[in-house]
This record gives sequence, structure tokens and C-alpha cells, in this order.
Amino acid sequence: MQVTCVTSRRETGKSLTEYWGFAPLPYELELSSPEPSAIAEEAEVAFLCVPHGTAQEMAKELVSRGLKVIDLSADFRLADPSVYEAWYGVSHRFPELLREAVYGLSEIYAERISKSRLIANPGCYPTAALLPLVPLLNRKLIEPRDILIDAKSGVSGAGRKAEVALAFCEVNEDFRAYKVASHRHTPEIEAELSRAAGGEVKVLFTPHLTPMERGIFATIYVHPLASEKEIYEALRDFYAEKPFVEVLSPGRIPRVAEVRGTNRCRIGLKLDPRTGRLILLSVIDNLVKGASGQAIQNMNLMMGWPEDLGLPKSPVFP
Ligand SMILES: NC(=O)C1=CN([C@@H]2O[C@H](COP(=O)(O)OP(=O)(O)OC[C@H]3O[C@@H](n4cnc5c(N)ncnc54)[C@H](OP(=O)(O)O)[C@@H]3O)[C@@H](O)[C@H]2O)C=CC1
Ligand SMILES: CC(=O)N[C@@H](CCC(=O)OP(=O)(O)O)C(=O)O
Repeated sequence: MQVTCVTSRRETGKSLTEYWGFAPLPYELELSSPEPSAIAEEAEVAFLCVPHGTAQEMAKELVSRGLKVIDLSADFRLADPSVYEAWYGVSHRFPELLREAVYGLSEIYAERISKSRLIANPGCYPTAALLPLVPLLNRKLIEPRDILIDAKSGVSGAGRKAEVALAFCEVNEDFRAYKVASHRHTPEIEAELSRAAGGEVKVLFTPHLTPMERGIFATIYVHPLASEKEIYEALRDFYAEKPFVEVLSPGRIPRVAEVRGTNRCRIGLKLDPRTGRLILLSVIDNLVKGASGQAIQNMNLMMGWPEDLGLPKSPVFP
């Protein structure tokens, strides 16, 4: 794969290495403005890393010019345009394209992704929550009611733009919940869980911001319908052939440091015998499995390449 075009409206004309010193050298690319016709001349695949509402227009332009598109925004994640409008405050202008888009949760929809030209890359919190829950709901090993998702994210989850609430002194040594009972990832999680359960599923989802650069830790409380051992074996077997999802033996608790910089999702589980609840613990790197890593995994699937091509599996520690 060769990167042929990187866009930015504000930094147009700067060399990529001047703007972003981490790019591998030598790299002669110059940042250009996001012009679909110019992008289409240079590329076969496009990753859209622009805000919600902006991506839909770009996706339409690029798909109609024959490109495969992986959209990292939420514009094609919610199948129902009225749900999208209710949560994102903008209408969907391309409902036909929305119907065609495939939700890019790689491990669950690999087959459909490989045949699609437009992928809705999942949100970071939904990726962490859905990977443990979808196979269990699908196999009726947990109840589809009273699912509580308590999730914590590093600050890079909010993007790179400057914002007072995300400045060092605001975030460091703090820990806060936000968008309580109103986060826009709730309908995304519910839509996928409902599909897996074959009926409507509602969840309580509370996101938190932690003073980490990257990482998501989701603690999920469910009512089990099978023993801890059966649930563990079902998850382990489901992901046995999947290169990036690792299911830990019951009682082994994953850490975000174990997935930092990788495309891994690590899942732990433990039954609380006192309450009868099962606790699922899921960790990902929000920027990799929660965003660009899963986007590359989806490109690999779309191109018919090995799924793990170019993707990091080992974390850097300490
Ligand atoms: N951070 C994360 O963990 C995750 C992010 N995402 C999603 O990925 C996308 C990118 O996120 P992230 O990189 O974090 O966000 P940033 O805010 O860091 O970057 C947004 C980018 O979009 C460009 N942009 C902004 N407005 C427009 C516009 N109207 N037209 C064209 N380009 C525009 C900006 O460049 P310029 O203004 O120079 O054009 C900038 O490069 C978003 O949709 C986000 O929701 C998905 C999963 C995880
Ligand atoms: C810490 C933080 O602010 N996180 C972001 C989620 C980022 C993400 O993955 O979601 P999208 O792709 O849907 O933007 C938030 O809560 O909005």
C-alpha cells in the first residue's frame, strides 16, 4: 500500500513531514485540500477522518468515482436516518448509500465487509463494548436486559483539536463522567446488540474521561444464562481464529497497557457469585482498534489481503 494523498484544509501546501514529524522518511507528500476529484485520480481507497456530517458528502463523491471508502465518522453507522438525525442533529442526505454501507466491526462482519465499497468504521466505545457482547447475545448466553456499560477513555478519543476542557491542567489528576445517559454511541451500541439478540436491546452506557493519552477500558455488567466456564469457552471459541481478539481465562483482568499501540481487543470475565452477575472487561486502544487500526483491518478485508497486514500486535511497555 502506498499513501498517495493526505488532506487538510488548514495545512494545505505544507509537507507532511513538516506538519507531522512522526511520518516515516523519506516522504515527499504535500498536504492538499480535500478535493474528491483530485483524490480519485491518486487513490483506490480513501479513509475519511473528518467530522460527522462532513463525511457523508465526501463518501458520496468518492464512492461514485469508484473508490472504496472507509469512513471513520459516524455518518454511515446508524441504519435508520431518523435515529442519525436525532442524535447527530443533521439530516442524512444519502439514505441509499446509507442502506448500502456495512458496519465495520471486522470480527463480526468480515464476510460482508469483504464485498462492500463503503464501510462505516465503528466508534471506539462501541468497538470495546460490542466485541464481548455480540457473540454472547447471539448465542443467548446472557440476558438481553439490564446491560450496564461503564467505560473510560483516554483523552485522544476527543481528537487532536485544541479545547479548554481537554487542556493538560483540566484533565490531569481529574476523572470525570460526561454525557451521562445521553452519549451518541448509545444508539450505535443498541442497534448492533438488537441485531445480535434478534429483538430490541437497551443499555445503560456511561463514558468517562481519564488522564491517559489513549486506551478504553469498558466494564460491562450482565445477567448470565450459562456458567462462567461455558461463557468463557463460547467467547474463546468464537474468537479462536481471529488475530486481534484475545479472551483471557476467567478471573484474569486485562489492562489498557496490554493493548496500547496495538490493534488488539482483550476480553476478561468473572462471575460474581454473590449477585449472580457476570462482569465482562474489555480493553482496546481507541486510536488503533477503536479507529485507524480497525480501518486498516477493514481495508485488508475489502482488498482480499491477509486481515492482519501492517497492523501492530505487540504493545510498547513501559
Ligand atoms: N479520536 C478517536 O479516538 C476516534 C475518532 N473517530 C472519528 O474519526 C474522525 C476524525 O477524528 P479525529 O482525527 O480524532 O479528529 P480531529 O479533530 O483530530 O481531526 C479532524 C480532521 O478533520 C478535518 N476537518 C475538519 N472539518 C472539516 C471539514 N468541514 N471538511 C473537511 N475536513 C475537515 C480537520 O482538518 P482541517 O480542519 O485542516 O481540514 C482535521 O484533520 C471523526 O469523525 C471522529 O469522530 C473515530 C473513532 C475514534
Ligand atoms: C474522550 C472522547 O471525547 N471520546 C469521544 C469518542 C470518540 C470516538 O471514537 O467516537 P466517534 O468516532 O464516534 O467520534 C466522545 O465521547 O465523543
